[in-house]
Amino acid sequence: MVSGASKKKKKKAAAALSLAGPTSSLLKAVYTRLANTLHAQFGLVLVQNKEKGRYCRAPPQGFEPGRVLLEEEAYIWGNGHAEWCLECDTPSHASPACPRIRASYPPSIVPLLPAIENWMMEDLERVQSLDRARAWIKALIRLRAETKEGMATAGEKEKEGGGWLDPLWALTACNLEQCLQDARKLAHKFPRLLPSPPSSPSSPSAASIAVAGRLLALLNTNSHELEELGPGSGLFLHACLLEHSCLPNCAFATYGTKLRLVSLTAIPPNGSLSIDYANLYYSPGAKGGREGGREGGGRGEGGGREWARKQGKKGKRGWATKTFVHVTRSIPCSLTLSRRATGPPSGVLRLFLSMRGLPRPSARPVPCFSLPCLSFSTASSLLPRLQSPGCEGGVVCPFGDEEEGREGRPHEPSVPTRWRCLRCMREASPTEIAAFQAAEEEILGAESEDEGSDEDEERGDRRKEEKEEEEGEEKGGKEGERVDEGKVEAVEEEKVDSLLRTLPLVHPTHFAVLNAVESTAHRLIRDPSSQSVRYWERVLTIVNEGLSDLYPPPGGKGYAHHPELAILLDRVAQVKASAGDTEGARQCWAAAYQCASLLTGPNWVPTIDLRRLAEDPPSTREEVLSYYNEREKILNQISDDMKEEKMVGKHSIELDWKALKVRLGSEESRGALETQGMVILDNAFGETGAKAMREEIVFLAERGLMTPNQTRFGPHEVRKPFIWEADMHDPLLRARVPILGSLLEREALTEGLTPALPPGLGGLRRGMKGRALKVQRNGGGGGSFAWHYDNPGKGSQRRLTCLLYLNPGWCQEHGGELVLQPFLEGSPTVIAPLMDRMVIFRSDAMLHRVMPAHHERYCLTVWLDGDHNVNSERDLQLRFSSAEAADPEVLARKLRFSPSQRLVSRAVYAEEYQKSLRECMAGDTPGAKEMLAAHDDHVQAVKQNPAMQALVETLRKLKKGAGDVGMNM
Ligand SMILES: O=C(O)CCC(=O)C(=O)O
Ligand SMILES: [Fe+2]
Repeated sequence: MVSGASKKKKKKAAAALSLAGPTSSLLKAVYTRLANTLHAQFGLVLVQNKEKGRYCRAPPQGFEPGRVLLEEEAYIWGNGHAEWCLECDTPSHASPACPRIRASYPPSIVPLLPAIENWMMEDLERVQSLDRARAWIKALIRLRAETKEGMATAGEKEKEGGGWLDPLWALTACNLEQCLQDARKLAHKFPRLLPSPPSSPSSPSAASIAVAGRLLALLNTNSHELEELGPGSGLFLHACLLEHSCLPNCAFATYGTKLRLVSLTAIPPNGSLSIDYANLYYSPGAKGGREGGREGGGRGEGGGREWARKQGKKGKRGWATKTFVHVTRSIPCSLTLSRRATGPPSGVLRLFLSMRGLPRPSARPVPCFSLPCLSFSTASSLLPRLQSPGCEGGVVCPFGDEEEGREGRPHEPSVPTRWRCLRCMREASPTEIAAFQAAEEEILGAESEDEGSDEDEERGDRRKEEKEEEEGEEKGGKEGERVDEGKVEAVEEEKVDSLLRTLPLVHPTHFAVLNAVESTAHRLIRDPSSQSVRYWERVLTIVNEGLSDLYPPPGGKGYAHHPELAILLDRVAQVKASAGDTEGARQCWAAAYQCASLLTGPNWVPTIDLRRLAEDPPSTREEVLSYYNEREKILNQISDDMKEEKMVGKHSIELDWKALKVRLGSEESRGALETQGMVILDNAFGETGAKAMREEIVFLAERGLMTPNQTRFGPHEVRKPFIWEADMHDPLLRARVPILGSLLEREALTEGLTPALPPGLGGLRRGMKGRALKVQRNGGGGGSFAWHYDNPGKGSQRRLTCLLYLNPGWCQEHGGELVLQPFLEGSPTVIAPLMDRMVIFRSDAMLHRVMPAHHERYCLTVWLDGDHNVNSERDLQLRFSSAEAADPEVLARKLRFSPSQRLVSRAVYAEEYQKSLRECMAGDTPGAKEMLAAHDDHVQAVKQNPAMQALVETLRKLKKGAGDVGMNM
């Protein structure tokens, strides 16, 4: 029996929590919880800034590109499959028939669900799709339940860390007023969907209507598109806290109801994380106006969602867009230099650009053709000048804006009012700008002329075609149309190219050109011919060139570091396979996989799918259609495989240890180790064994069981970009990959190599404690290791390093060679990381590095400890007699196999170390500066000592062929 007084109290508490909006203490608690989770789970920092509002920033160590920064499940989602249940998203039953729905939804509502959804989409201004209607319905059901519960347990809720609705209060909600109107209509039409007092269930209070309106507004403002859900959309509590940028440093990948955030560029220490809400990656928007305006100082909603969809999102591989961007006005975003580049005089700008490694052309580049003293009146009067450009090769781009800093919206995309050549720095005159814009208009006009005036409708058609293409829903009567389409294309390409010739006021990578070629390519998608392949290749080239300027390919090779490239490569692969070019298709899928895996990590279902396509590509149009038709099933299968841990016991093979042992301990190995300091053994385990080991590493990578490399460098903890590792000392890990596990568990390597050790080195330590096994995946993208010793000194007992490479089909373009530099000894030995190749050398006396890899690369490293005498006092000092000192050749011979070389190698090979460190930490990767500084400090410290300095100078003269590429193996 509840007393009247306590009833009243609880009622009041519930009102404060759920209906009248959050109390300030609740809000504070919610923020703190979000910030704590972000920090504890992902190492991200939530900032509340008066000017910028709320945003997320990197920790003090920053992030390297291609890093998975965050992964989370949708807090609430809505699917777009009309016939499927809104809670289980399965085709087996519709919502009203679902036992789960019947158990938890109000009985008066269940049968009405389809009608409510339809009504919402048709009659409510702010509900524009099924998934949004469904997400809102779900939220309202929770609101009802929670309001009821809240009345009984408000106090407890606060203690426990809050109710389901609470975190939502921390999110921005735009267009509240319109959403409130929709909520009012809903309260009138379906009152039972909203919480209301038990006494009058069909008259929801104003407070509950306000909350319902707010829920819709925040769903609209914060949701991300979820492609596999129909497409649907989801609200991600943490991911939605990121700010917008037209040149974002992060991108999303989604799969099912999961989202992953990855860094597109190196993110400086404490740098803020941004995404492009509109996902306009390359185009400043339709008809030259970027429709990226936002309302309410935060995020808009509504039209942009549909607009984004009409861009042909369907069929893309789960890279999310924010789904809301409201089209408030046509705003051409400068999509170019940092806003900070605005304003300063050109000298300062030049310095700024050079410091930042810019210039970076935008999506709207025009060639620089001008001479400073010209005045122009029309575009045509510019043309003669084009033949002798005043600034050869210069590219003029829009940058900055005058509207910047509009009150309360300092970071909003805005109108670029200034254009500047990134080469000669000259700023374009208003007349020139008008001419550029007229040329843009003309090309965009050329593109849309044939499409009829309703561009949106056309886009919708294109999307439909694409859908049919990719889902194999071919209808009759297509053959005849195809011929017509072919005609249209030919005219169009000609038109665009001739415009480019006669009106070369835009650059060939300008988005207007892309739009034109892309629309042609889209229309040809059903025509599996070499002609459509050619169009798609042209699209690929333009996008890659444009994006490569903004997101340079990691390691400088291949495709831009951007999700759009993975999507595009996948599409080009489909077109190629359909046209019968199986090998071309395979290469595109392989490139798509490479690109995607750098951005999602390998353990992401759609990325694994790309790998499988590359390994076993469909080879006819029918196969392509049926594959993509079945794609949902295939992805589910991959996902199930991942859950089921299929690898355990998959291979019951035993590695052939016996044969290997004999080869390891042979006279030949012993001789090679003694005289050359290294052993190279090809076909170490044989084809079956090597293949099985490779599969196990792939398994580890795909399950997310490998972690980003972590390297201690003096006082610094740094990460080598693109390198993932797993330490096999973990018995649980070994149990999942038993063959790899046996490399650590078995004594064979230790026993085999003991007789190969040069005299005086003692033996090897037996047992697992005397060994370590590191599994390494290099994602490509330029991942490398700088010069180093595996045993850098005291504390390490490592005697021998055994590397095993598992890269079938390696070729020179893949890079990633191991380079060994016997101290002072001629030029280094370059070793290709071939499948089943084993390389053995002394951990404490072999300077080595790994060249940047441009292709995925797998390597196992086994370190074998010595049984005694590793890093003895003598090894850690430099001692030589005066006779030795007098004869540098003698000195060199002495140091050649001596671990003492480690004391001076950094100073002797100073430049090589520095260069390799730069390569390894690619550009401005966090920690790079510190590593380089620590290296310089070390070299300086050695030079402080006059005796050492003299020795170093002598040795530097002795080193031969430094930096050369020597013997190739
Ligand atoms: O990846 C390789 O080839 C060697 C890696 C290496 O040198 C190391 O992990 O210490
Ligand atoms: Fe190493």
